Amino acid sequence: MFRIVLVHPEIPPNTGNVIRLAANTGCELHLVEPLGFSMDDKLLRRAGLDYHEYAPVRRHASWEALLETCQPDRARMFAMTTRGSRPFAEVAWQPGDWLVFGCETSGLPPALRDGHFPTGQRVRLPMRPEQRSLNLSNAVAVTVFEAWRQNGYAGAA
Ligand SMILES: C[S@@+](CC[C@H](N)C(=O)[O-])C[C@H]1O[C@@H](n2cnc3c(N)ncnc32)[C@H](O)[C@@H]1O
Repeated sequence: MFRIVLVHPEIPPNTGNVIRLAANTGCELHLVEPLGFSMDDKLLRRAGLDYHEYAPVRRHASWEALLETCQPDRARMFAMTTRGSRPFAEVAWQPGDWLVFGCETSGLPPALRDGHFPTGQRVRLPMRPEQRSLNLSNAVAVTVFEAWRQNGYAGAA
């Protein structure tokens, strides 16, 4: 089981897709406020709310609140960022790892990315040259499936 963290997500269908992905893959989902939508949003419900009961979704008032509440192993937290230098397939992902994603328009706040994650924990998905970024929910899906693949798809039917 992996932990997905979305920091300040803005677009309801992306978060809805991630709720559904979390349910399908057995991940825990953490949302760091402020969110760009209400959890009652129709688009969010359409994309993912049916899966809510199966995917634990925890909300945190801030990044600091998440750290305080969850007391994560900081060595196993990874910032997923287009500015990362470590290729994602080179990380030996472990159950319980924290996969931290930024918001759709601006990514992870630079102070959080650079202040809380050593270089080796800033991870990048490969892209063709000149491309800016992947869609948030696609980036989450690709990362979770690589991590899960490395762990033998534990828990899959
Ligand atoms: C739409 S992107 C954000 C775009 C933003 N302008 C940036 O450059 O970070 C939303 C999130 O998806 C993840 N993401 C997208 N493409 C990525 C990549 N190539 N490598 C790692 N993470 C990526 C990151 O967590 C990013 O914060």
